[in-house]
Amino acid sequence: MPPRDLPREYSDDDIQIESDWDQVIDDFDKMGLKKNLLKGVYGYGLEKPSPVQQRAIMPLLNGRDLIMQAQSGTGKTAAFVIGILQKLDRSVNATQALILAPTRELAQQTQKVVLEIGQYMNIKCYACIGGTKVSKDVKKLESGLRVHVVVGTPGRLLDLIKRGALVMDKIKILCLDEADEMLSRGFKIQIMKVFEHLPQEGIQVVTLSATFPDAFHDTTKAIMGSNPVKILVKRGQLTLEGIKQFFIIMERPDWKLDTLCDLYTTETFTHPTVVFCNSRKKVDELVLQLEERELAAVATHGKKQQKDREDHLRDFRTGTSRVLISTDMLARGIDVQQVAVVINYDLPDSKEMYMHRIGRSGRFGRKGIAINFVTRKEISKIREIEEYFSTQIEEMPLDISILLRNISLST
Ligand SMILES: Nc1ncnc2c1ncn2[C@@H]1O[C@H](COP(=O)(O)OP(=O)(O)OP(=O)(O)O)[C@@H](O)[C@H]1O
Repeated sequence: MPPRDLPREYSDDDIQIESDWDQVIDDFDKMGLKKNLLKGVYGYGLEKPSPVQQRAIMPLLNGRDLIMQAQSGTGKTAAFVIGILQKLDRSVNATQALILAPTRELAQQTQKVVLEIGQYMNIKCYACIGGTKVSKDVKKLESGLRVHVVVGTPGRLLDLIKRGALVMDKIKILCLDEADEMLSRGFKIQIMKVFEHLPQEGIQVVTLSATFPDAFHDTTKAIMGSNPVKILVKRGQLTLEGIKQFFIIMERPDWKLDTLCDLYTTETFTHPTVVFCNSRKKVDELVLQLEERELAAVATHGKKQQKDREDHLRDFRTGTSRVLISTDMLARGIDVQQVAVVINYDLPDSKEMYMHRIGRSGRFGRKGIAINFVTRKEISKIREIEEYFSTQIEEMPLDISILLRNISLST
C-alpha cells in the first residue's frame, strides 16, 4: 500500500543496521535512477530513502548479490523493487526478474508494489500463486508479450517452469523475500529446484528478511555468490521502538476468549487489530465464538477458499473489518499501515515468528501495541523472547484504558 500520512522520518538512530557496503545515499535523486522510475518512486509517496534503502539500493544497482536484513516495516520491499525496476531492459521482451514469496498474499502485495512504483515504466508484472487456475497463468505467460517481472509462490512457479510456460533464460535477478522462511525445511527443496532452472551464469541473488537465524547464513552459500553485500541488524536491535509489548496472564487457557471479548470494549479495538492463533482450527473456532457474542471479526488461513482469503484481507485493508484473525500465514511481510494492535492469542512456535507477528503493527515508524495472552506456565517463554531480542515485555496493567490513552496509538 502506498505510504500515506507518514508518521515521521527515520534516522539512523532509530534503525540500527550494519553494512559492509560503505556508500549511504539519502536522496532518491542521487541514485541515478531512470526518470520514469524516479517519477514512480515519488508518485508512490516515498520522499526520502529509509536507512535500509539508503544502503541496499546502490549495491543492487551495481549488480551485487545482497543479504538484506532490517526491522519489520522499514522499507525492504521498496528497496528491492526499485533495484529490480532499474535493472529491467524494456527492449527485451522476456521475464527478467523473479521474486519468490512464501504466501499468496505476500506475492500479490509485492506485485502491486512493483506495478505502482513502476507505473510510468510501461512494464508488466504478474503474480503466479496457488489456488488460482494454472491455465490462466500459462495463457498469460505464453501470450506474445512476456511479463518482465514474475512474483510467485514456489509451488506454482515450479509447476509453470515444468510446463515450459515460465521461461527462465533471460532472468538476471532473483529475489527471495522472507528468505529465512524460504530456505527452511518447508520450501527449501522447491527453491533449489527453481534455482536449477535459472541460467547458470550472471544471476544476481537478493535475500531479505527481518530475521536471519544463524543457520540461514550457511544455507545461503548454496545460492549466492561468494561475496554478497551484507546489511544486517543485531538481534538486540530488531525490536521497533514504537511497538510497546505486554502480556496478560490467564489462570486458565479458556479465559483467553473472555479476555479478548473484554478488549473489544476498550479503546484498543477502535484500531485495526490482528489476532494470531497457532492453528487453522483455532482461527475458525475463535471467529465463531466471537460471532456468538456478536463481536465482529474476519478470519483467514491457508485452508480457506482463495476468494475468501482475498476478500477478508481486502476488507481488513480497507477498514470494512477492524479485527482480523489469522494463523502465521499473515505473520510475515503483510503491510497494512494502519494496524496498531497485534494480539498473540497463542504464543508463536518460534522467536523469529514473534518478531514478524508484532511487526505487522508499527509500520514505518508508526506506533503499535503487542499483547500476548499467556498462561502462568508460558511466562518463561516470554522471558526467553525478552532475552533473545534484548527487549521488554511488561505485564499489562489492569486499567489498560489509562495506559492506552498514554500510549496514544494515533501517530
Ligand atoms: N522511503 C519511504 N518513505 C515512506 N514510506 C515508506 C518508504 N519505504 C517504504 N515505505 C512504506 O513503509 C511501509 C513498510 O514498508 P515495507 O513493506 O517495504 O517494509 P518491509 O521492511 O519489507 O517489512 P516486513 O519486514 O514486514 O516485510 C510500506 O507501507 C511502505 O509503503
